[in-house]
Amino acid sequence: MGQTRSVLSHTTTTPVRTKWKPGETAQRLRIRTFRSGEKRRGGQITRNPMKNKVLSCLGRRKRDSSQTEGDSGCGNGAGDPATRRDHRVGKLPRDEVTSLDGEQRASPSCFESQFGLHDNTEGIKHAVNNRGAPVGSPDASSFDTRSGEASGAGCEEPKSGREDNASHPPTRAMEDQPPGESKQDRGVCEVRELTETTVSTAPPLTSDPDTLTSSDQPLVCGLWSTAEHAEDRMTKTDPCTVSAGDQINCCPAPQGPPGGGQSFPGTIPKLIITRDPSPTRSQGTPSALSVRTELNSGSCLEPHPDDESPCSDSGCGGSPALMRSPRKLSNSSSIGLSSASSFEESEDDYTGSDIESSLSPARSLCSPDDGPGNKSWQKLKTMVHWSPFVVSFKKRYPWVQLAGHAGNFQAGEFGRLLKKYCECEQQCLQKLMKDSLRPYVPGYYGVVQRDEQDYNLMDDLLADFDSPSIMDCKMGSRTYLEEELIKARERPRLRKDMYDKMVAVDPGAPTEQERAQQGVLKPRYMQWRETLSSTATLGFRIEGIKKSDGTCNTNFKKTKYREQVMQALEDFVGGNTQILKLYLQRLEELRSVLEQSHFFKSHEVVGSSLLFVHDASGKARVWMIDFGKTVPLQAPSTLDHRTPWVEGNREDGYLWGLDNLIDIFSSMLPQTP
Ligand SMILES: Nc1ncnc2c1ncn2[C@@H]1O[C@H](COP(=O)(O)OP(=O)(O)OP(=O)(O)O)[C@@H](O)[C@H]1O
Ligand SMILES: O=P(O)(O)O[C@@H]1[C@H](O)[C@H](O)[C@@H](OP(=O)(O)O)[C@H](OP(=O)(O)O)[C@H]1O
Repeated sequence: MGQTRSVLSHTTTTPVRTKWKPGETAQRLRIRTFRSGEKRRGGQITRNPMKNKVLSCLGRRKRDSSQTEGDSGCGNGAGDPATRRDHRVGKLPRDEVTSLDGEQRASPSCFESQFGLHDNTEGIKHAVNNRGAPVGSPDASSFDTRSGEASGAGCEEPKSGREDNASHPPTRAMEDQPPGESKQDRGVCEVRELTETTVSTAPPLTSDPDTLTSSDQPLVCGLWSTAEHAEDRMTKTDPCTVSAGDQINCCPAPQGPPGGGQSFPGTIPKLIITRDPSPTRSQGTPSALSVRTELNSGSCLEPHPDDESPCSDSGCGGSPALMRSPRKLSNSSSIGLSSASSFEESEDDYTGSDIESSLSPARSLCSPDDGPGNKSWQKLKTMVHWSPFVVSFKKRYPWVQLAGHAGNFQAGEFGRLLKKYCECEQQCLQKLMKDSLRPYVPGYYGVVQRDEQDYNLMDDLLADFDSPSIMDCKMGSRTYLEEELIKARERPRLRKDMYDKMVAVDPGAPTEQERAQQGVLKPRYMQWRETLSSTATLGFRIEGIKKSDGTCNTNFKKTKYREQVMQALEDFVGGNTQILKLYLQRLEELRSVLEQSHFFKSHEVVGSSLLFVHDASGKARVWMIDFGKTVPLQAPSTLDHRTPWVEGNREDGYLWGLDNLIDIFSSMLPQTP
């Protein structure tokens, strides 16, 4: 299909240390590919399409190269576990990466940041290209793609890391591996478990708040549905099949209880709907809804504080070092503002480090809806990590990560960023480089490796701005994938971190059961977040705003109503009508391109954001970012992105949200006759 399939593992080649000289052209990108339906598994090609589908639909998977190396035995030898254990997230020693065609070293770039720290980006060595042309662009023809047959010998996706995360907390996945049990073995086991979905009975889920009215309505927004119902509902898509040439995305067909005994043996979790306790609910507005999970007694759930979703960054991402971080990264996703630099940010994220307090010129503006009871939340949310990226051959500028998972970003060069590898995102970015949406997403340059961690290399959208104001809007009416729901049913995992975040915002939000268990299921938490914010009512929500004066606000969890959104937008543009107009124009353009885009039609776009950036020069742009949970549909299924979601239809409400956003922007402009 003219599109490469990336193997779920990193390069198999032995790293070659060479020095990169300034001015030298970048190396050829090696994007490993495999043939449709095939994966290498311990030197053998697995041809079970269902297994591959299931493995591939686990959402956010990031390649941990060292792990893969260890697993496959085909790596570069750099994956010494001891070394990896010592490796600190975000800290950049001299980078070492592999390249078949030689390797680069960044120009010595230990620049002093404007905050007096040093960006230890010296020696970025790309395992891939840095040629200047985005993947898929005509200039990117030198990118080398290979078939897995040729390249993947024995090297496969660190699936165990990913899939293990599905069934084990990450730390356990890494550390508690029984002797003699290979990760590959466990990966295979995972496949079996995932392909054999427990059959249950429940009505379809829906994202339509209007349908969530009865507190005793069984399983509305619950985590279970029958195969029959699923079939009935799948008028547009059959998530259990794979479109040719597309990254596999699958919701496995129910086939009876898992052989591995991993199905949830307790009582089926049930979600009940309660009124939103938010004190900010406007009078006269329809009752806001939040969703409560009730895990009936008899649950044999074993709450584990480290349990994470396979679809999350924190659950799947990163290196062993990352995964050993004590809940920091997962929690940091809720911090909202996190370091994107190469600084030693990670260990300090959780408590609010000296680095933060000393570096950050940005201070959060607390949302008016934050009561005193939300102090801990507020504390988390007010942290700002400034990352004064110092970029070779580019002007020096500070970089800020407004939302998302801490430790996900590293400084690149030439005005580029490294985002921790996520296969799903890679696939999307690759396709997007050939889609009409290309001008609306960051340019993508392939996978690079640094400190044994793979990254997607993309344009830094802030690079061309001076002291920009930035806003992150998470688009869509749903923020979790259907497969996350399925997963939650198969293997319900209580999330203590999410429980804590919930309580921090609203101590009354958890059910008694949840309180007793000190944990909530991820979909339950996500749904609660959606109904608390404008996601459910407007199809988007503001995640964070950073203004050019350095002030930063990520306290938008309860920004739910149109008026509240308008107020935030007004503040963001500082009353500048010209900027508003430019944003509006860009959004309208984007909408019409989206309506025509093949990529967009054929993907479920969940958790993706629009990044708004403007500066005092009058420049204002909007881009789509974050494709970690954007998954292809089975061809020829398509989405219109406006139809309300019902489980099985895969609709994400993206365009509905964009319509609302455009409408709000329009209404903020002075009306001209
Ligand atoms: N290409 C980019 N250029 C500039 N800034 C970016 C870019 N991509 C992401 N960011 C910054 O990083 C933040 C988080 O990005 P992103 O949503 O991709 O991360 P994530 O960890 O995948 O998030 P999530 O947890 O929501 O999935 C954005 O809000 C933005 O501030
Ligand atoms: O914004 P909050 O309230 O902090 O909640 C997080 C947010 O919804 C992220 O989008 C989600 O990551 P994904 O989108 O990648 O699922 C993360 O899940 P995680 O903790 O499982 O990573 C949540 O904790």
